[in-house]
Formats: sequence, C-alpha cells, structure tokens
Amino acid sequence: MSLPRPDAEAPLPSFSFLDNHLVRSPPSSQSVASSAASPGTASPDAWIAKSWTRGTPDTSPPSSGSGSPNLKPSQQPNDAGPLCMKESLNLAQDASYVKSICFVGAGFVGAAGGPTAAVIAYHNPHILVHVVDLNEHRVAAWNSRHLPIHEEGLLKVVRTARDGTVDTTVTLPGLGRPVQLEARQPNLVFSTRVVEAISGAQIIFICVNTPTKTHGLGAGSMADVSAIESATRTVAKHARGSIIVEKSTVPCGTARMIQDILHYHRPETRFEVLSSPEFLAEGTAVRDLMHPDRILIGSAQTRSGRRAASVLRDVYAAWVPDERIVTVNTFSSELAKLVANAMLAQRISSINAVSAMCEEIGLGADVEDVGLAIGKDNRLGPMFLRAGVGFGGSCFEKDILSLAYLANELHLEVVAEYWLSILRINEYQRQRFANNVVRGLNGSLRGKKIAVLGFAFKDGTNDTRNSIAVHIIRDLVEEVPREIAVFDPGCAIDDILEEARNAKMDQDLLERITICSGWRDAVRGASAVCILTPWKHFQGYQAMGPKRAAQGTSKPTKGSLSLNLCEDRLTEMKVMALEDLVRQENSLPEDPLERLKPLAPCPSECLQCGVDNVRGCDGDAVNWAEVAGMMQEPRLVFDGRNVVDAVELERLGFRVRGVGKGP
Ligand SMILES: NC(=O)c1ccc[n+]([C@@H]2O[C@H](COP(=O)([O-])OP(=O)(O)OC[C@H]3O[C@@H](n4cnc5c(N)ncnc54)[C@H](O)[C@@H]3O)[C@@H](O)[C@H]2O)c1
Ligand SMILES: O=c1ccn([C@@H]2O[C@H](COP(=O)(O)OP(=O)(O)O[C@H]3O[C@H](CO)[C@@H](O)[C@H](O)[C@H]3O)[C@@H](O)[C@H]2O)c(=O)[nH]1
Repeated sequence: MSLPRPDAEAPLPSFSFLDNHLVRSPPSSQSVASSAASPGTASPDAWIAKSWTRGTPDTSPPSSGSGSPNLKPSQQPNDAGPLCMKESLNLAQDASYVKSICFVGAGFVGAAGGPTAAVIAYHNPHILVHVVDLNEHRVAAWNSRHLPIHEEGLLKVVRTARDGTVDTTVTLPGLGRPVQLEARQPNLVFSTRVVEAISGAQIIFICVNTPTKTHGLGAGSMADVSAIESATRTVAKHARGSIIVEKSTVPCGTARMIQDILHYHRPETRFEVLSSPEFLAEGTAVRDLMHPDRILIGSAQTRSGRRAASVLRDVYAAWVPDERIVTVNTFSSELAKLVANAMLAQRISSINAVSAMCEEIGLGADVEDVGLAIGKDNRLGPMFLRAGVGFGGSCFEKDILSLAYLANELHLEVVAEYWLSILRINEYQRQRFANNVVRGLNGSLRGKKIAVLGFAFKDGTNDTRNSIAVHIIRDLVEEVPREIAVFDPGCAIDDILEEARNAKMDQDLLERITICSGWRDAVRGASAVCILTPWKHFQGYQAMGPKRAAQGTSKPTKGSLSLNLCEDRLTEMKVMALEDLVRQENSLPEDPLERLKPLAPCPSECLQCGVDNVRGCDGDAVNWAEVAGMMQEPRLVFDGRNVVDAVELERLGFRVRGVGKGP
C-alpha cells in the first residue's frame, strides 16, 4: 500500500485534520489491524464484539488516515503533505466550510433522512442539503405534496426548504413597521443520486436502518449494521474526505467500524467520524427537532475530532442554543442513545407493572392517580408514566435488545437480564390485555365481532411498524372470532394489511381481519371495542375541540411600505415567531405570511389525497352516543390507553374496562 494513491482526491480547501501524532491507539488487538490489513475478513459484528471483549475500550475512535496500525511509519499518511493544507483550523471559517450536507437514507421517519434533513436545511438556507435513498418510491414521495410520513408541520418545513419561498412583505398593526421577507432559494433536494450527493458534501449523515438481526449470530438481539456497512462503503468510494456522522441508532463501536471501512477503501483520505444520534419521537418530530432537549455530538477526543464536532455544532447552532449542544466521546454518545431509549421504556414498564397491581388490588387503586402523584416529584417528572397496552414502535424494543446484547457480550448477564425484564413486562402487559378481552367476553370470541380502534404504534403518526395492536390482534384472532374490524384515523389501509401479513398468521385467521376506512364500519355489530392507540379521535367528538379556523379567511396586510431587512436577514426562528404573531392576530393557517410557493395539483384520481383528507378530518371523532346504538349488548369497551371518559360512557350504557383501574 503506497500513499497517496494516484486517484487520490484533492483535499477540501479549508478543513484539515492535523492530529498525526494522535494515531489510532495501538492495536492492541488484532481487531483493527486485521480488518485494515485483510479486508473482508473481519465482519463489523465481529469487530464490534472484539472491541468490547478485550476490556476497557479506547474511547477515541481515530481519524481514518491518521495512521493505520498495520502500516510502517514511512507508510503512514503524511499530515504535512497534500492532504493537509492548513496548519490550524480557523474556527471562524467552519460555518462557511460547510456548503453541502448529504443524508444517506430517507427513511420512514428517516431518523434523519427526512425530518432532520428538512429542519437542518430550513435553518441553514446557505447550505445545500441533499437527501438520498435507494428507494425511488420514497424519494418520489418526498418530492411530492404527499410526504411518505405524517408529521405535523413537516410539509411546511419541507416546502420552504425544498421549493423555496416567494418575496413577501408583511405589515402588522402591532409591529409598527412592515417587514420584508426575501424569497428563499431551494436548498433541500431528495434524490436517488447517491454518488453525486456524497461526492459533493462536506458532511455526510448516515441514517439507514439498523433493525434487529433475524438470522445467524445474534439473531433476535443483535443490531444488524449491514446497511451501515454498505452505506459506508459507498461513502468511502465517493466522498472527498469529510465528516461522517452516524445518525442511525447503532451498537457501541460502530463509529470504529465505519472508520475501519473508510480507512480500508481510502487510506490516504482524511475522514472524521462523529456520532450524533437522533432523539426525535414520531408524531412530534418537527417540534422535537425545532426545540430539542439536547443535540448530542460524540467525537474522537483528538484535536481533529473536536474540530469536526465543532463544525457540526455550527450547523446546529443556527437554531439550537449553545447550552443544549452536548459534546462527549463517540462511545458515550453511542451508548447514551441506547440507554435513553431503555430508560424511557423502563418507565413505561414500571407504570404498567403498577397497573397490573392496581387491577388486582381491587380497592379502587387507579394507576392514573399513582402516575399523577409520583410525577409531581421533580426527581421523577410526569413524562412516560402513561399506563397502557405497552410500548410499540421501531425503536424501544430493538434498542433494548441491542443494549442487552452488549451487556451479555461484556459478560454482564445480570445487567442484560435487567434490561430484558423491561421487554418481558411489555409482553406480559399486552397479553394481559388480550386475555382480559377474552375473559370479558365469557372466555370465547367465537361468532363475535371485535372492533379495534387504533393500529399505529402511537397517535400522531402513520407508522405501523411493531405496533402493539398487531400482537394483540394476533392473540385475539387465535380465538377464532367472526371478525376483527380495525380502524385507524392516521394509517393507510395497505400499511395495516402489510403489518398484519408480516405477523405470519394463518390465512384462515388473516381473513377474519378487516380494515375499515371509518369507525362506524368498525363498531357496527361489535361485541366489544378495544382502543389500542391513544388518538384524540377516540376520546369523543367533544374532545376534538372547535374545528380549525377556516383557512385563508383573514390575511395579514400585504405591503405598501417596505423595510428591507436584508442586512439583518431574519433567521427562520424569527420568521416562525413572526408567523406566530400573525396567527395570533388573525387566526391564520399554516402559511400565515403566504411565503410558500403553490404546489402542483395532483391528478384527480390521486389515492393519497383521499388518505390525507381522512387524516386531516376533525369530523372523524368517534361519537360514542352513536356507537351505543350500533353495538351488541353489553357494549364492552376495553380502553387500552385510558383515553375515554369512562363515567360519561357508562352513562351512555357502556361497560368500560381501562388499564390499571380496579373493578
Ligand atoms: N424512526 C425514528 O423515529 C427514529 C428516531 C431516532 C433514531 N432512529 C434510528 O434511525 C435509523 C433509521 O431509522 P428509520 O426509521 O428512518 O429507518 P427506515 O427503515 O424507515 O429507513 C432507512 C432508509 O435507508 C435507506 N437505505 C438503506 N441503505 C441505504 C444505502 N446504502 N444508501 C441509501 N439509502 C439506503 C432505505 O432505503 C430506507 O429508506 C435507525 O437506526 C433508527 O433506529 C429512528
Ligand atoms: O407514557 C407513555 C409514553 C409512551 N408510551 C408508548 O411508548 C411507545 C413509544 O413512544 P414514543 O417514545 O413517544 O415514540 P418513539 O417515536 O418510539 O420515540 C422513542 O424512540 C425514538 C427512536 O429511537 C427516540 O428517538 C425517542 O426519543 C423515543 O421517545 C408508543 O407505543 C407509546 O404509545 C406509553 O405506553 N406510555
């Protein structure tokens, strides 16, 4: 191996990594060395496992190219050579160093691919943000008016950055002066042009899927990082020496694996690998991204690692207060993400365990009262204490399994057991619920219809992956009911069907499940209603509140006078504040400043328009008085999310069984 390679690419002009002396910590083990020397022989899984089984980990993943343990000194990349043009990085230049960011993976929620990329682009209009994915249908959806995911406020953010805005001038009576907002140029691109986007970017976020392995070593517990491996290989081949950010949730040690792959393919090129896990929750993605509790950045504890972290920090600093940006080492960052999810899930399992006790005590103990009481303790706080049928979704279970796998690899079996007990309670809770339904119907569902309200793993999202509902439906359908009729106000019928099919039920049982496009069809003739997702729609139409103000009925005064704020260009944060002001004064809709460009109309037969209309429809709220007349006696409601007003429903003639409420 000689350096530099003839096809070595030119360094990026104003960013250099100078830590030649801070080379990879010795090779102690064959692990790093072997993969650098014998490509393809060490799998990433093996790599990660090895990096943890040899004792105290080196917490500073090296810069690739900062020295390979297998190379003689004379072969080490030379920091003083052409790859390193500057002696020191002028931090003041960092912000301007980043001209283009690439996100690899525009996933369902696209931990980053979609919402995070959109919000970064929104707040950094001077940076071109390119989101690439191999899935062309997904990309097409991101480029349309029907985004592949349903998140409040996301379409507006995407439209602003993806399509650009028009010039607008706003005059507000209370503001005393007109404000002119210049048109924004588009700076968010969704495409399948992976190579082009990667090669033009100074920062590359890897946000591909990391599901639990389904076969081979570690099946059912270890995270499958093959998509990360594959994306990294593409990055290694086409990137020009840049900052690589692992955004996906990954096992500890993955940053090192990424470094290794990069180094193998491009030993002469400088890369710095950062960990910056995403903490957004589905359903509140835009809010979480706009106002994050924290942005976590893990880097190598080297000068170049810290510099790379500082470049990323600058991107977030466009809208995130400095004190909310936390920098740590890479391993801590990777571990913190898994632990955050495990501890959130642990709170849910704890309160669900309490709910079982409340039900058995039978003296009126109510889990909601318990949650309220303990949540008032500042040390505990009120969040994530809602008892229910258990947690679902694509993250908690897989991340707890990954954490437990790591603990086992470290021979900490008791610790692994501790984390796994969170999942056991979760499973126990949903089985308990299904059993309660069957018992409530005299031990048999034969000949009966059961209505299931809610299929998404939580409200506010159309994500059906690993929904609790599918497990409960599978348990119920085993009782061979006449029909299980499912309705969810946010999910597409096809997505529900696909998830049900993935649950591998017998065809005969699968045929007993029908998916309805409205709640009336679901509850008509049902012996029991099960509420599995806490959609507000199920609380009853009173709970939905007044309908949204009619859109576009009143407008801000558009400008005769104009004050050009060009030299003090408004940040998008300030524009948002201005929008809030306009909304307050005029109760205006989504785009109160009328900045957005009009969207091209869809063809009249567009199916997605129909789905979106259903989602946005407040009139979809369940009218329980009407339900009472449509159901079979004794009108059982199993409220798996404690969303209905039980007293009110009992007044209407229902028998309500909530979670964690004594008889
Ligand atoms: N879903 C969430 O709310 C959330 C939140 C925080 C973190 N995360 C983490 O983010 C990661 C992604 O999650 P997701 O929900 O977006 O997953 P996803 O499965 O919905 O999407 C992953 C996307 O990556 C694409 N992809 C895979 N390999 C690729 C490659 N080589 N090149 C280009 N595209 C490629 C796939 O086509 C897919 O569209 C996971 O690690 C997850 O744990 C998710
Ligand atoms: O008090 C509660 C809170 C939540 N849930 C359930 O828990 C699951 C997960 O909910 P939530 O955490 O809100 O949604 P996710 O989108 O799965 O977000 C989690 O997983 C993401 C992916 O890693 C992280 O980024 C987020 O911080 C973390 O909250 C859902 O089924 C909820 O219904 C409860 O049962 N009770």
